[in-house]
This record gives sequence, C-alpha cells and structure tokens, in this order.
Amino acid sequence: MSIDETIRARIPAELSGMVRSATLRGNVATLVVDAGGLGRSAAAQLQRELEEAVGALDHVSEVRVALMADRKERQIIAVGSGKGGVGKSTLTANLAVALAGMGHKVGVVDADIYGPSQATLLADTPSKLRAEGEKLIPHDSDFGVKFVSMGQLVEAGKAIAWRGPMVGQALSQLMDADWGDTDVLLVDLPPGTGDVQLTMLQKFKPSAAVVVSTPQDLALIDAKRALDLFRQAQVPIAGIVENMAGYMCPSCGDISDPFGKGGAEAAAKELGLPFLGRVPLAMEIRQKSDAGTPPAAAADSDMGKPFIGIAAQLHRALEQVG
Ligand SMILES: Nc1ncnc2c1ncn2[C@@H]1O[C@H](COP(=O)(O)OP(=O)(O)OP(=O)(O)O)[C@@H](O)[C@H]1O
Repeated sequence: MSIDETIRARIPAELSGMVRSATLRGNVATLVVDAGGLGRSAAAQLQRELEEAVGALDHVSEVRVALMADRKERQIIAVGSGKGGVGKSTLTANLAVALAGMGHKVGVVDADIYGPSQATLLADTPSKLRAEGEKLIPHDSDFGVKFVSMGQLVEAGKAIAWRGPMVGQALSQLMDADWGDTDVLLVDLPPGTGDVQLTMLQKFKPSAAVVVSTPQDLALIDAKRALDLFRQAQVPIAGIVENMAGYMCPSCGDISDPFGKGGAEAAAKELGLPFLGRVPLAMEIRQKSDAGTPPAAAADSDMGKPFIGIAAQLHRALEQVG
C-alpha cells in the first residue's frame, strides 16, 4: 500500500469522496478537500474529523487540511441584437478572447441556429461534437476559449426546419456541455426574440446581457426590442455596444459614418443603461474575423483595443453582478 493509500485508508468512508488528494511529505500529511456546499461549522467539523483520523497514523506528526470553498458560480452572459448582421458574433468571439486574456476561463455557446459562425471566428476545423456520457465536450480554440455551436449539432442548411422544442433541446445540450472550470459563458444568441431567446431566459437565466447595435435608427429600434425582452426577464443589462461606427478609408484615411454615429450611445443614455464602447467599421476586422484570427488576440493592435476596452468594462460589470 502506498503512503497516500495508507492515509486514504484512515479516512472514514463517508468522507473519502470529498478528499481530492492526500499526500505525505516527511511527517506532514496534506489533504485537499472539496467543501463546496458546506456551511462554516460543517466544514470545521469535517476538518477536525480528518485531522483526527489521519493524525492517528504513526508516521504523521502534522495534518494540514485545505478546504476548497464553493467554486464561484459560472456567469452566463447573453450577447443579443435586435437584427442580424450587426456584428454580434464578431463581438462575442472577441470579448471571449479578451476576457480569457484577463484571466477568465471562457466558453462560448454559439446559439445562432440560423447562422452559426463561431467555428470560423475561432478558427476551428469543422467537426462534430464528441460526447462523454450525457455531456458534449466543447472544442478548444487556439485562443484559450472553449466553444460549442449549433452548427456542430445540425447539418448545414437543415437548421431552418427546426421547430421550437428542438431548438430548446439543442440549446440545453450546448449549455449543459462539460464546461469544466469555465467561469464565464458567453452566449451568441440569434438575432431577434425567438425560441432560442425564450429557452435561454426560461432555463438558463443569464447573469447579464450585452446588446449590440449599429448606430442607425432602424437597428436601434430593433435593439430596443431585444433590450425589452431582457428587462422583462429581469436580466441585468451590462450595456450596449455600438458596432460599425466610423469607417476609415484604407486609401485616403478619411473617416466617414455610413451608418451614422453615436446613436447607440445616445440610446443607452436615454434608456439609462451603460454604454460599453464603440467598434469601428474596418476592413481589417472583417478580414481577421474571416481568417479566424480575432483582432482581440493582438491586444495592442488598433483593432484589438476597442474589444479589449469593452471586455474590461464587462469584466467590471461581472464583478458587480457576480
Ligand atoms: N466592426 C466591423 N468592421 C467590419 N466588419 C465587421 C465588423 N463587425 C462585423 N463585421 C462583419 O460583418 C459581418 C456580420 O458580422 P457578424 O456575423 O458578427 O454579425 P451577426 O450580428 O452575428 O450576424 P448574424 O445575424 O448573421 O449572426 C461579418 O462578415 C463580419 O466580419
């Protein structure tokens, strides 16, 4: 019997499931124990029992018990927009990469059933999701971000025929995948306020929502509808992002505003919501996104900075809601 097994053999059977590791260095036994869900006095009692049991071994003069407290609950951030094509998926991928750079363990759920794009944005080679037991295993991207996608569950072109309950089931499978120690899960929602959004709100209440809009009035009207849905479901709005603002002509350097400017910031002010920042309309963002190299992965690049600024604000908002 190894020394670790000898220690384990001393631990009462009903407690042994909580002991993650047991080691002996010299005469000091160290136990790492999962005390998640235990109150303070139950945890103290557990510690005493373990110290007593293991301390009774001949060659042990000291027992150190490290109680791991509850793991912080995973925070779900819904990224939504009122209409399609405003850059929600681009923002989600870049926020994920930027938050990972800030030390978060980040996962992305691509719930955009009608246009899954995270696999392209995060440079994954297309393949189906693997399952272990009941759980899907998320793919690892090169950017320290795990992800799953509706596109990996359904053959391209068939998703459009899905009915509400199937959509809800698929979303649940993705949300319940084996996320391990992921602490932030960003959900790239389809545009609008359909079945996916409703399932999301009913079954997996997000800790916060981010709404993306382009600056023009029409997009903002739709964005307000998306905001309304989150508000009705009492999901705190972390803020609004304005995407595709300020186009810099690559040849002459002139800045123009094809979709207007400042509309999302004004709307945020009018609605009393935080404005998280503005991302310019830039060819480089489109090219890098298509190539699976999210601009946020190059933290000091001009195109990475806006995303990193927004992620920093989101990080602060998470600390408040979490
Ligand atoms: N700031 C930007 N500058 C240039 N191109 C951008 C920018 N943001 C997004 N795009 C491009 O616009 C297109 C739509 O972006 P994206 O897929 O992120 O939008 P979406 O809101 O998720 O769309 P969908 O409704 O189809 O899911 C993509 O080709 C993307 O590369």
